[in-house]
Amino acid sequence: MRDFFRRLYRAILLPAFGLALLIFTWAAVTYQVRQERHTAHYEAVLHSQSLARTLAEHSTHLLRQVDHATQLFKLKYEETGGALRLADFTRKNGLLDSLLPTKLDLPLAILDRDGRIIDSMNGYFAPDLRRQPVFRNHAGNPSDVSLVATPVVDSRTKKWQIQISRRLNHPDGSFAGIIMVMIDPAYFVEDHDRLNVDPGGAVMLISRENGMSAARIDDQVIISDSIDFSVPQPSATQPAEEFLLKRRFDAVDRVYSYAEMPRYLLTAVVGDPTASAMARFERRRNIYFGAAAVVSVLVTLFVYLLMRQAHRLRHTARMVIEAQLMLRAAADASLDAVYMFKACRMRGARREILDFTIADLNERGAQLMGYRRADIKDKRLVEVMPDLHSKGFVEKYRHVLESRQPLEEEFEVDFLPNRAVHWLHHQIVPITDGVAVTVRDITSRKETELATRQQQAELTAVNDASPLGLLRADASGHCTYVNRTFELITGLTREEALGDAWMRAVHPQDRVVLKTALQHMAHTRAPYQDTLRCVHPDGMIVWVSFKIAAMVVDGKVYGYVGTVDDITHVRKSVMALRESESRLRTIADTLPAMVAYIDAEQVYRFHNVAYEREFNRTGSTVLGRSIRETLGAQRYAFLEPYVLRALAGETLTFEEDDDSDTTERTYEVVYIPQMDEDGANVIGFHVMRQDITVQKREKQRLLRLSQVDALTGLTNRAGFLQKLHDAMAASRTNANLMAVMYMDIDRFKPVNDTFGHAVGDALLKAFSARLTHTMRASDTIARLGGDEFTIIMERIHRTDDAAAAAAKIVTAMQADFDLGGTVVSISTSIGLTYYRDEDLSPAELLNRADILLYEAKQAGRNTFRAGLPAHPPASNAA
Ligand SMILES: Nc1nc2c(ncn2[C@@H]2O[C@H](COP(=O)(O)OP(=O)(O)OP(=O)(O)O)[C@@H](O)[C@H]2O)c(=O)[nH]1
Repeated sequence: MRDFFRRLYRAILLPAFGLALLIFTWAAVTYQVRQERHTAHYEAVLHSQSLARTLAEHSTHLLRQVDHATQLFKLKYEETGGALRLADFTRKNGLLDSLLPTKLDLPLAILDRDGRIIDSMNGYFAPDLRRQPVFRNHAGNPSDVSLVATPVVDSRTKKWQIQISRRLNHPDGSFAGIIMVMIDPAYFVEDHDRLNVDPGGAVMLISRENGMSAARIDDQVIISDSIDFSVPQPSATQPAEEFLLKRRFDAVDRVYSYAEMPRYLLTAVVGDPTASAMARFERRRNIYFGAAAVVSVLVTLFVYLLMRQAHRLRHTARMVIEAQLMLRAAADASLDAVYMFKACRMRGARREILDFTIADLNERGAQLMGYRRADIKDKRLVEVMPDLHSKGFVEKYRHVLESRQPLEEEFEVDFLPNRAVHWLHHQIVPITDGVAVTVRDITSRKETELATRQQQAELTAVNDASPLGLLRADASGHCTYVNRTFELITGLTREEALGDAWMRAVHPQDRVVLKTALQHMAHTRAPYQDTLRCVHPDGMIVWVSFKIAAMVVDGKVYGYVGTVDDITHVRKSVMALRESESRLRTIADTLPAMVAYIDAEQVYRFHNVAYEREFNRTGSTVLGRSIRETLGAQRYAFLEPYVLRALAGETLTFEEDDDSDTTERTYEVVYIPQMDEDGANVIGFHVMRQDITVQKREKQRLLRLSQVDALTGLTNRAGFLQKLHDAMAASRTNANLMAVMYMDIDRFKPVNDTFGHAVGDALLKAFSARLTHTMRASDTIARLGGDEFTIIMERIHRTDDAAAAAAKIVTAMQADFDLGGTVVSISTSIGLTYYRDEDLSPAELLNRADILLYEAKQAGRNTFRAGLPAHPPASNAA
């Protein structure tokens, strides 16, 4: 609300002021015009009055002359005893000419004592003049006075006349008659030229007696008896001499004035045309109004310009305030501490600066001093931070203020609130009677700079200590820096190497190649590497590995960095190594076995010719490819456990069957891990691969031979024990139930004894065959020796299945055996036992079956005993 009124006040102040000024101007002008109109009118009245007086004087003079003429006539008439006549009196150069101009030709008449006209001239006189009061007055009054008679209207001319008469006496003094002169009042007004009346002006003579008037306006004479006028009473606004027509007799407006002629009851009136009388005033009024109009326009323009200017000023002020607010915000948001210090001066002529007052500061500035802004604003520095005095800062402010030279410097302080050492950067700028100080805490930057310098020093040391020669060049390729090692490798001093001179160190044959390569690199910006020869001043050749790369920032090359590595010794070693490797390769290639080396990433790094022959059958190369890539997923799945064991450091040998070809082949593979120089880590392994297909087949054949019973073709004891061992292991692993039968032919000895050993052998064969037919193919049937047989039944579901098989064997063997015409009848006894996940050796299990066999024998033979023996053997019974 208050803001609204303040805006309203601002908005209407200037227009109101302008309006007031205009009103005042126009009021003043109007008032002045009114005053001037009065004055002009008054002056016009005075002018008219002056003319009226002149008219009155002139008319009075003429009438008086006429009066004198009557008097003169009277004298002469009475001297002549009444003989004087008008002709004599009016003759040229006569008496009348001495008084009145001849041209007037005034009507004259002499009346006798009876009122009869005895002489007249220049006009008509009514015959009955004796009845007029004038006549009677003269007749009755012997005194010599002239009478001015009531104006008489001539009945013929309709003009009115002023009648002046005088008594004529006889010598004895008796009444002899009268002399009468008639004067046309028009005569007075006709002579108005003397008055110098303005054109259109009116000159009038009015009778106060009967209101008759004679007026002249320019060349026109107007006789009237109807002029209605009044003479105003004197007042403040109306001049006393003004004569007001109640009704105008023409269209011209005039300022009238009058002069009385009391002797003759006439009033002389002169009217000046208002237009001419007030012309000067009109001009002045126009000037006033014109000036007022101009002033109004100027005031309006001025107010408009002022309002515009005020608007601009307000706008500017608003912008200034906004700018101030922005500056304040910027100062508050600034990372710098900002202060405005105003000088506190000593009283007196010299006005020395004693201290500074904190005129303004931002929050960061207050924070830096350890206060809140409001607490220290307008305080003196000596109160807020006395250290500024003691440490010479106030002196600096004073110097900047007096010298008007800004000061900028970095320094270290320890008097800030936290008492820690700070690096500050301050800038002191002189302002009006004070200084503006900007302070930035550059501690971290200083620390960074220090760290950078340390790093640079460290880098320089590292460069110099580096085994690599270092070279730095600017964007145009000119060398700007080489390190100590570079000097040693190339044999050039740093000064000799700078610019393009370092190229001198390169062998002439390599120099051409190098220059071309560097030019190419400047375009491609790709790092360049090559092996070069450097030639020392004494002719010594040094082999170096030279690498150089461009330093690119924002896509622009601003320099190059190169390294020079002395590889002379390495090169010699490499050459020696290459020779050694060549020898080894020759040896390896002559070996029939396949030899390869695979690194820790399982990638082939070396192989001999035999290996290449084996694996390059498809035409693809092996080197650089992984085992999985080379052998395929299936073979890799088989090899992976061995590979991992080898990479874990184990030397191992295993057989690998390869059925990828038409014939199945077996290889003996040896993996030998390769340790690193420290012997701590496996960095790969060697592969020795040899085809052992022939040996393997021979071995299998021999093995088979050693495990077969020659008489029956069944598995012999060794084979049985091996199989029992394997079956028990599988049973333990898979938790399968298995059974073992131990059987013996009942009373076999009598057969041998009765029919001979050959029939005994035939019976053993027939028994074996019947046994084979009775059992499943997966069961292992073995002859331990003599008439003892064993059977291993793996993966049986129930014990009853095995018992059923035993019963089936017992039954099967009860049938006669026809042995080439010899019929033999025997039976068999069986001990049957089971096994599943027991801590038992094959011998103990077999012994358990043997005991059960014994029990079956004991039970009368031709039967079987199953389960656990009634009398278990001792643990070491096997
Ligand atoms: N024909 C032949 N006889 C053999 C062979 N090996 C051992 N014998 C004989 O087989 C007989 C085995 O007899 P035993 O098992 O001890 O006695 P048995 O007569 O079968 O009596 P019980 O087993 O108690 O019923 C012995 O007389 C041996 O000489 C062989 O390879 N061929």
